[in-house]
Amino acid sequence: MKKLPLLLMGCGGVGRLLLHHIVSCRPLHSKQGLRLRVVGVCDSSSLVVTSDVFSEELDDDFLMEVCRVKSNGSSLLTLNNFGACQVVSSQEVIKIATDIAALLGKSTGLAFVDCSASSETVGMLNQVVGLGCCVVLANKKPLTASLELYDQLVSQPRRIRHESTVGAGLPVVASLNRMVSCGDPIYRIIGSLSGTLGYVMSELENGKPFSQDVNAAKSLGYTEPDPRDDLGGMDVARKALILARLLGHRLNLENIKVESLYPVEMGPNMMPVEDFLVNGLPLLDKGIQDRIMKASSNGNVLRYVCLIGNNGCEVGIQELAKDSPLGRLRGSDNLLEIYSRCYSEQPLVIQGAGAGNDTTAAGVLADILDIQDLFP
Ligand SMILES: NC(=O)C1=CN([C@@H]2O[C@H](COP(=O)(O)OP(=O)(O)OC[C@H]3O[C@@H](n4cnc5c(N)ncnc54)[C@H](OP(=O)(O)O)[C@@H]3O)[C@@H](O)[C@H]2O)C=CC1
Ligand SMILES: N[C@@H](CC=O)C(=O)O
Repeated sequence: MKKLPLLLMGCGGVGRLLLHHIVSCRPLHSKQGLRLRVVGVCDSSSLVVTSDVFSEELDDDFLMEVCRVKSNGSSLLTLNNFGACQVVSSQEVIKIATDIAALLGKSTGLAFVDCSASSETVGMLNQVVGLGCCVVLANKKPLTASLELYDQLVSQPRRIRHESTVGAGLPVVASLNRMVSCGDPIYRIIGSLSGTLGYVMSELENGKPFSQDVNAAKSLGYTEPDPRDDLGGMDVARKALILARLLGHRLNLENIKVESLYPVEMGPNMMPVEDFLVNGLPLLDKGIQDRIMKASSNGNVLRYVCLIGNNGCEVGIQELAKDSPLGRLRGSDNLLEIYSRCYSEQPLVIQGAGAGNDTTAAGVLADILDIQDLFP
């Protein structure tokens, strides 16, 4: 039986679903001669790790307990007395995790799976890549830091997978990589890359107020932990940057033109997220509704569109015909039209659910399985 040790960073909506998928796929993986061995899980303040990372794993009952504790909103520190594992708190997490990477990276192999939404993981990920580990990301932030950090992170391209960073479980990154590596130059991508904004726009067309739609998108697991990341366009800008860098464009986030749906006074530095959700959002209802009605009076709809071309990237609201491919999108679906030499008249089109914990976690799991040949 081939064993794939992994350490999970982030145990929110996506991380927990990943643990559930790992446990429920045991019979399937066992038929394939494979065992995913979860050696550690961390949240924002702590790490639980098996007592012997070489040969042991956090067992499935423990993993389900981790999920229960985290869905109750508690810290992993509360698992101190549950089974034979070590629980370490914030100051030690980075040191212990990198020690594990140094022990396992070049012996049994180790996959670092980042399902956090933090920009703080990039330093550790770069370090562990240097120690021979693989990296699988749902988190977009490590790939959208400075070009220097990006180059370091992708310096071992076979050892990094990040399909779920764009389009959740959709095969976007894999398709682009295939086209790039066979020399089919991609000159334009146009698409709707936000499950949250897609859902919000189509619910607005059904007459529901903006504030209610954003809260619903949050409960459905579509939004970022702070939905202003979605509403301000930064989440789409990050996806655009990830794709643009894959195509070889040497861009940073600051080079992307981004339209925000909320004013600066409601930004993260001005009000806490809870305040924004309760008091800020309803103030935006009328303005957005007016824009929707104006578009509708022209027979059009509004979509938050991402454009990547040889001259740069931009993301923002566009008024589009109702019966255009983007205009027909409903719910959390994403759609990308990719134009290249081989797909010049008719684009390659990828469409489907672009957000949600289940599909995102499935994409992460598929990425982990995709690197199994790198493990002894
Ligand atoms: N939901 C979706 O549809 C999609 C999500 N993604 C990406 O997946 C990631 C996770 O999303 P989601 O599960 O919804 O987010 P959540 O906010 O539900 O979970 C984030 C988790 O990360 C933990 N965390 C925060 N900082 C750190 C850190 N420095 N080290 C380790 N863990 C940390 C949090 O800890 P604590 O519990 O202590 O707060 C929490 O457990 C995000 O990057 C998101 O962009 C990508 C595609 C689609
Ligand atoms: N918040 C994101 C989740 C996936 O990346 C979205 O709404 O698309």
